[in-house]
Formats: sequence, structure tokens, C-alpha cells
Amino acid sequence: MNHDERLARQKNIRNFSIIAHIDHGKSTLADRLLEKTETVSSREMKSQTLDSMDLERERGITIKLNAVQLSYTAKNGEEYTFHLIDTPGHVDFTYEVSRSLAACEGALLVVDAAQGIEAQTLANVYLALDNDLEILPVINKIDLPAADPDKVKQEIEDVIGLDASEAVHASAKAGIGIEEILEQIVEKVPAPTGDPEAPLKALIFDSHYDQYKGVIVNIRIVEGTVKPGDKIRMMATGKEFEVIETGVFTPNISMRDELSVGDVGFLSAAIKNVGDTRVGDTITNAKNPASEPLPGYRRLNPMVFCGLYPIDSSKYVDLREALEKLELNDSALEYEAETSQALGFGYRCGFLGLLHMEIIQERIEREFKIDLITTAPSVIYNVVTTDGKELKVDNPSMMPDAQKIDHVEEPYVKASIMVPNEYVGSVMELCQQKRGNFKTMDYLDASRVNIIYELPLAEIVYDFFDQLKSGTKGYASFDYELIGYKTSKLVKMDILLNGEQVDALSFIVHRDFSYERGKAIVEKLKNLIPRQQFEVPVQAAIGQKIVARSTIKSIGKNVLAKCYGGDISRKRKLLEKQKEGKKRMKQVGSVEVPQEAFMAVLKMDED
Ligand SMILES: Nc1nc2c(ncn2[C@@H]2O[C@H](COP(=O)(O)OP(=O)(O)OP(=O)(O)O)[C@@H](O)[C@H]2O)c(=O)[nH]1
Repeated sequence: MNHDERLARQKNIRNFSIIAHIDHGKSTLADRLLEKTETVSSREMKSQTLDSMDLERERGITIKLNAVQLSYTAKNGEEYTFHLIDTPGHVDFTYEVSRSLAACEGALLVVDAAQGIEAQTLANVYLALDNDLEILPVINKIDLPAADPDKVKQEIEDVIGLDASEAVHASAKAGIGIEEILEQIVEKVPAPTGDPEAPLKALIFDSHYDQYKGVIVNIRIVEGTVKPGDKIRMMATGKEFEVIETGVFTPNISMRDELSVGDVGFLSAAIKNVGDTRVGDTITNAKNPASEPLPGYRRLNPMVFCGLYPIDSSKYVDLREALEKLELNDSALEYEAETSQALGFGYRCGFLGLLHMEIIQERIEREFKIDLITTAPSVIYNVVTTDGKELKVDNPSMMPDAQKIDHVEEPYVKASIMVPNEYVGSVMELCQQKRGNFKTMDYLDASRVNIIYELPLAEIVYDFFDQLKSGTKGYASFDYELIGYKTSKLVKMDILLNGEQVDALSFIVHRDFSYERGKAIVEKLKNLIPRQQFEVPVQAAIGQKIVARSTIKSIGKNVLAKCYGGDISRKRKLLEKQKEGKKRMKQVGSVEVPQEAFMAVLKMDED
């Protein structure tokens, strides 16, 4: 392609993504847009093409980003190339959302006509505004009897300050308003600016590992062009590669001779490690490099850590192989070998958040068939010792002795919670329980408020959102961002079973709650750990001091005694049942401990 051809093409490119709260209809709308532009014929269209992983489909959430090229002949008779960039829908992946938005000039803001704006929508709208995107409001689900588009329009204007007078009234399900959305994209989303002759600047917004091609990097070309044979350099890591293929997704892989300004597609370059293709990094030409990278690159740091141990210790090597494979596709996953006295050999793993952690655990169990014991997730504590050293502790059992600690700092988040008025009381009660500091409360309209709290990350990592949802009948929406570290009065609590300390059960607790927690946990463990052949004392201790104690009585009787008579098949059944129940147990010293016990400390508030 020559310069003029590239410029002519560039003029008719429109890059956009869809911002929506979970369930407001993002995937359904994306499918309609694909259908209307005949990118995918309705016959071959699997429902919700953009969510590619099985796990995603099952959970109904979008984990990985994807981009698809559509062509649209507008009413003005001209042909346009659209790139629709998908964004993950969960707070754990906020940084990836921000990078995929940086690859666009516009965004459709999809709001459910019956639900109105939610916290997550707002957070993503702000990300879009930070990236100077043109935002086109779309009021979806107008077919619902409870739809109130005018109210939602007003809300968009009042809360976000966007002009919603031209918001499209749509029903992704019924196919209403789809053409109007496409026309608005043509008219309102700006064409990409940038010089196709300038040194290459391509933004990486996603990557994944392919068995045959190596890492496939999803990129948006901001300046310059790239084609097979070019030598490229990753500006953050300095690594260099030779481009093998360039192309776009339609949504199937479709090769192109080059990618130029405004294009959103992929390249492959025999890259073996996704770690070399960091989201947010800039790819440039190695021979004729750009003087500086695109703004906004940030290294992703895991925020939540836990130990993963195979129940069957002989699967330790398999677990390592599983983690190695998963890491190929997930540069945010971190792991290192660790040994626990109680659980043996395993791995300490770092995740972006709880959802990320659950996804990895589930994949290891499902795809690699390894049963796991997972220890309670922990955040990273900053521990300052009396001799002035600073330690980062992500495993409670590694916390130094209390007399060696000057003070401990823990990560805090700013949480924004949107709820209808009548639930304000229960939200505040929950946040108070979780050691939250109330900040502000703003009315969104006559019936809904946005409540801001500062909370310790450790208190929300586990089931805060679940509790919030059940306390508000599902009406609350929740979003948070990390704001830094604060000093807290934290102590390590150890658990002793049969007089032996179990390192994998240690946890960090606020001193003011430590007695209560100690008492609650020993009771909980007493109920979770099955009776053994002998009596087992359960104790909670801070340092040398025992703060709570309880006892698991012995069983005494043989289970088989229940099977009167000599029916062998019945006996076998009973033994099998027992074995089944044992699957998730781990022998810790002389005691068998079930998986639930390791999570017990987190689930305390449920009782
Ligand atoms: N009545 C009605 N239902 C719709 C409409 N659009 C989507 N839905 C339904 O709303 C639900 C959620 O739609 P999705 O498209 O999966 O929502 P999403 O925003 O992609 O959700 P995540 O992938 O979880 O982020 C589905 O059951 C859809 O069938 C609409 O216009 N009208």
C-alpha cells in the first residue's frame, strides 16, 4: 500500500469498545453488531462470539480481551472499517480495561434501561474519559416492561455529565437500534490520527500463547506500519523479534500484508513467553525506533497470594507443569516453590485479585486434573522490624516474632458502593465490621446513593462482595482501587492441632478483634475437622499465649460397625463413600484436615 492509500483507509477506520455493567447486554449487543455487518452470518454464529474461553461462557464473564474487525457500508455510501475491542468486565482486570480503551477513539456506553448506572460502569466511564474517548450512550433493553429510558438518560446526564440527548434507544435482544448505533459510530467516533510514515508505535493490549505460532500479540497501531520481516523491539523489556505474521480477527484469523495507523490486529514473531509482551508496552521498529513509548505503561503486580498444594503429594511436579503452562498465557500470574510443614511441597502464587485466583485454581483442577488444597488468601504486608528493616510478607506464617516488629502496614482500597437508599444501613454496618473508614455519601438521584469507604484490602479479598450482595438483595454494585499502605495494629494468630502448630492455618488479625476471632476459629475448626480415633485439642495462640481452646472428641466406634450383617457390597459402598469424603483431606501431623478448614478463617462472618 502507498502513503495515499493508507491515509484514505485510515480516514474510514473507527475504533471503539463497549462499556457496560455485567448483564447490561454487552455481549448480546456485540453479537448484533457482528450480525448486522455480516461479519459472522447468523447461521455460523455461536451465541456470544467474543467470549472465547469455556470458563468465561460458563461464568458469564469476560476474562480475556479480543478485537474483531467489521466492515460497514454507511448510509452515505462509504465503506468503513470498524474495530470492536472487547474489555474484561471485572475489577481484577482494570488495568487491561484501561489499555484496551487506550486502543480506541470511542466507546459505546451501554446502560440497562431498567437498572440504570452501576458502580462498575462509572469506573469504566472514567477510564474512557481519561483516555479522551468519545462516549456514545446506548440505552439497552427498552423492550423490558420495567424500562424507563428517560430516567436513565437523566441519570447519565446528572451522574456522568454526558450529553445523553442523542442516546440510542436499543434492544440488543430484539435487534432494535442497531443501525442507528452503527451510524453514530461513523459520525461521532473520530478517525485515528497518526502518521503511517513515522517510526512504529504499536500498543500491546493483550496477548496469548498459541502452541504453533508462539505468542500472538494483540496490538493497535498508533504510528507507522508493521509487516512480516520487520525487526521489532518491545520498549519496556528491550527484547527484539522478527515479525512472522500480521493480521486481524474477523473474528477468525485473517492475514494482512501490513498493519498501518488505526489498525487493530495481531502479530506473531516466534515469541516464546507472554512475559515479553506486557500489556501496555509499546512495540517499535528495532532499526528505526520511536524516541519514546506510548504513555500509560505500568507493570502489573499481584495483590493477593495463597499457597497451592496438591492433595496427592506425588502430583507436585504435575502442579509445576500446570503453572508453567498457565503462565504462558497469563503474565500476571506469579508463583514460587514453598514448603509448608503441614502441607508439604507446593507453590505460593500471586494473583491480581480473588476472581483471578479462582479462575487459576479452577483451571488447574479441571484442565490438569490435580486436586488442590488452597490456603487462605493473603495480601502483602509491609513489616518494619525494630532494627529498621522493611520486609514484605505475603504469607502469614512468615511473619516475624511480635517482639521483633516495630509496626505493620497493610494495603487499603477506596471502595465505591452504589445502592438504593433503603440499604444504606446494612452497607454501612458491613463496612464498619470490615474496619472501614466512612468517607462520603452522594445521592445519584432521589432513590440511589454512592457510598465511599476506605477499607483494608485484606477485609474485602474474600467474600466482601458476596456479603454485600446478600445484604442488599443483589442491588449493590461495587468497585475499588488501591490507595496505598496504612499502619494497623496487626498480629499473627497461630493454630495448634493436637499441640502442633499448623503453619498453613496461621493468619493475620487486627489486635482488637483477635480474642473474638481466636474463639470463633477454634469453634469453627472443631466443627469442620472430622472426629479422629483420639481426642484432638484445637488452640489459637498469639506468640506463646493461648487465647482460645476447644476439643474435637474422638470417634471411638468403627464406622463399619454400622453395617450389621455381612453384606459385602454395602460395606464397600460405605468405604467408597468415606474415600470420596477424604478426597479433599490432608494429613497434617496426626490429624486429617479438610480443605474447608484452611479457608475457615475467612468465612467467619457467615455464622
Ligand atoms: N430483554 C432484554 N434482554 C437483554 C437485552 N440485551 C441483553 N439481554 C439479556 O441480558 C442478559 C445479559 O446479557 P449479556 O449480553 O450476556 O450481558 P453482558 O453485559 O455481556 O454480561 P457480561 O458478559 O457478564 O459482562 C442476557 O440474558 C441477555 O439475553 C435486551 O435488549 N433486552
